[in-house]
Amino acid sequence: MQTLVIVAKKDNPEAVALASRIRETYPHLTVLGDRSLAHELGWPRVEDRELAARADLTVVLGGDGTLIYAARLLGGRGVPILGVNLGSLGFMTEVPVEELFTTLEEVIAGRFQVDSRMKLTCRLIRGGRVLIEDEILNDVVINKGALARIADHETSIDGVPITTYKADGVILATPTGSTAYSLSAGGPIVHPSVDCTVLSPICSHALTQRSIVVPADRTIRITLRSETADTYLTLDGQTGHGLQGGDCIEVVRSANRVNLVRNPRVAYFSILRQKLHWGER
Ligand SMILES: NC(=O)c1ccc[n+]([C@@H]2O[C@H](COP(=O)([O-])OP(=O)(O)OC[C@H]3O[C@@H](n4cnc5c(N)ncnc54)[C@H](O)[C@@H]3O)[C@@H](O)[C@H]2O)c1
Ligand SMILES: Nc1ncnc2c1ncn2[C@@H]1O[C@H](COP(=O)(O)OP(=O)(O)OP(=O)(O)O)[C@@H](O)[C@H]1O
Repeated sequence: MQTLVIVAKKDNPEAVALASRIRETYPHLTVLGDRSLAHELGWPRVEDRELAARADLTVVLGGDGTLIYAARLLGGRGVPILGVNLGSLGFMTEVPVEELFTTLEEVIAGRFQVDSRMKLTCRLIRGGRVLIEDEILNDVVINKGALARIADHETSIDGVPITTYKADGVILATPTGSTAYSLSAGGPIVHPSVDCTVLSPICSHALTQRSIVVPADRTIRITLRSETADTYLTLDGQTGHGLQGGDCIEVVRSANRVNLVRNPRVAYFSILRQKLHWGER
């Protein structure tokens, strides 16, 4: 391991201080920071693309949002990501701050396992042209603005019509994202070792239209059938795009995955028990 890239939660002094300590502790490693961290600490500024190309390990100091940001920033190489929780929930940032340095020692020595998480590739197709193509760790959300009318979402799997959701929107979640927005919309919790896509309508007009779990190798297409001026596509809660009637959102499993460094002291279900307040065993 030569190059460690730190992505720190923006405007968070604890994250900045920890990043600085990491660099002091490992002088034999090249330690680089994301754009805002490098600016904060006066480290050399390295372009995102170069960070993505050089990283052997990424350390995320922040919450789930920072981890999603890091996964998007570092793209497709599957570089291990060690998530240290400075946020409120920490579903994906498994390592508490107190265990940061003991865990880093193990990881730098090569003694670690990763949890390989599926990603989705999402395309926004308008008039037969791909306007946007992006990779997703959590979810693809089609949603309406506050005053927009309920929309028709014509949905197919591998070209076979499923239904037209008359709903506020539709969420397409990965197993990782199943515990985020999709769960709030009534979707199932999917263990991250299962590869699938969860299709969840948001406030569907028809009460019988529930979440569907779709095998990961299928292509899901949703075409907006209403002329809505106020409907949006949100990717991982990070980027938003305005949608028009006739737009098609296509989702398939990505060839790339996100490799999260596992905290050997924490099991997936213990995270759920704690974060979802299920009580003791
Ligand atoms: N009503 C809702 O539940 C709702 C609404 C909008 C967005 N979201 C979620 O927020 C995500 C983006 O997260 P953010 O932190 O950048 O935005 P944010 O700061 O608005 O956080 C939303 C919350 O979702 C949690 N979260 C994020 N990913 C999660 C996951 N995989 N499992 C469990 N909880 C998770 C975060 O810890 C945070 O508490 C989106 O992908 C979407 O799923 C949820
Ligand atoms: N280094 C960064 N550069 C740019 N944007 C960032 C950076 N770190 C975090 N963000 C953005 O800030 C948002 C908030 O971060 P994050 O979700 O980690 O904090 P939090 O809300 O305290 O934690 P949690 O999501 O666990 O509640 C993220 O959605 C992300 O888009």
